[in-house]
Amino acid sequence: MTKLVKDVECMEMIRRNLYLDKIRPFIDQDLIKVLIGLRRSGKTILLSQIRDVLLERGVPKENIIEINFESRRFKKLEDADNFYQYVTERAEKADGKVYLFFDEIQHVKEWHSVIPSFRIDFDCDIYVTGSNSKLLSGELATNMAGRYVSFHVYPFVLSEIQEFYEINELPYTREQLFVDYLKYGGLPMRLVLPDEHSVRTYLEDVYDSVVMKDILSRYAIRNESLLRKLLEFLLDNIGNPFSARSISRSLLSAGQSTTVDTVLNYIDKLQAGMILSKAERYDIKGKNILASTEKYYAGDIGLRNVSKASEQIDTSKLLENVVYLEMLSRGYDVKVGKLDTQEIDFVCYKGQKKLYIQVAYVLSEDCIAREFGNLEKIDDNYPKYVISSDIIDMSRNGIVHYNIIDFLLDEKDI
Ligand SMILES: Nc1ncnc2c1ncn2[C@@H]1O[C@H](COP(=O)(O)OP(=O)(O)OP(=O)(O)O)[C@@H](O)[C@H]1O
Repeated sequence: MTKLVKDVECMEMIRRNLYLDKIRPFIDQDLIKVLIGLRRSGKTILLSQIRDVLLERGVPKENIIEINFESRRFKKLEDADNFYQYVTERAEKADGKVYLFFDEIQHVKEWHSVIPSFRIDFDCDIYVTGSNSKLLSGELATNMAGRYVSFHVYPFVLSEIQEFYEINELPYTREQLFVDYLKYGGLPMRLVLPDEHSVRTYLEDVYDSVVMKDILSRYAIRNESLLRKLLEFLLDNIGNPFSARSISRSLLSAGQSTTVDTVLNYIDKLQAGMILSKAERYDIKGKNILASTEKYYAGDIGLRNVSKASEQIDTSKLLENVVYLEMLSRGYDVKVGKLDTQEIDFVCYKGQKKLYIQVAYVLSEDCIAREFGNLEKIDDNYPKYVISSDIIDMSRNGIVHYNIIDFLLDEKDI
């Protein structure tokens, strides 16, 4: 691991073009911009980058109202009426359109009814962030329907890490970046910490004192030990197909008593905290979602590795997790595929686009037959890919093979 110590100012100069370019066309559009992402994935910095764009465009500072609900300073504003009054008073003092930035909005009770009313009551452009994947689900979505556009912010992918090294003129080899990524994941802050020990301490702290603490307090979880064991179990078994029934059986045999309903409930909360991500199972022939089994992946590889999950993880599963996160951050909806009795690792959708991916660590003779063979059985013309750590191009029969580092760093356009 390269030793790095950079000051925060320097870090903040890094542009996450991936997101800023996506958000830019919506600036000044009459839609609430909602940024959702795992804790510490970089949402606040993204807000400050949007604010910089506004300042560059000549928006006066007084017309930008920022509230970070993580700060105790704004504790009183968690009450919807106080919040409404504070923002309205400030907006009235400004001359012309105001820009509202609300960080970690889920702290405000009834935020989903207050925010749309700002839009009605004065001329404004609104940006909010939240670290709960359910921020816009259910009732909230109904309240805000048609009035917002959401962006999911993921931890850095490998190409962004490479960009970080290039901007800071740090020496790197692609292989070293990749090896570090498999160990420490993509939370941006880990890139500026000076050594392995501080990176591990940072990740442990985010895992325990930030993500787990959030979930425990947000949902008043009664059985903390079960929640932790369940998460460790799923992080230990990323990429394996499970049902709530099979998970509760495994926990029972490890001495942790539970019920299927509790498992389902707790998994839901872990997903809401985005430490865990569920990939639904899609029947390629039947073209429907199979409700009974799904796979789980870590929201960040570094957080997986500092959990108490086993260090002895199957590398191909880790690579699957990497490809899964990469495709999500490229804007795909990612499912795991089933074709009769065979598995297809990923079926990915974006608008009209659809493609299939198999991931393997090393393509041995057996593996080639299996990975390519499974894709060959799919009876359609959508693009099909095999991704592995092999360097030699093994593309065949219209199925494209990519080396994983090339796929991640050259942003092979799939
Ligand atoms: N684009 C970036 N370039 C460099 N460093 C970054 C970038 N984005 C975030 N960071 C660093 O990562 C850390 C976490 O970022 P940030 O506070 O923006 O995350 P967040 O998603 O808002 O976190 P939380 O949900 O916990 O409030 C910060 O210390 C920040 O300096």
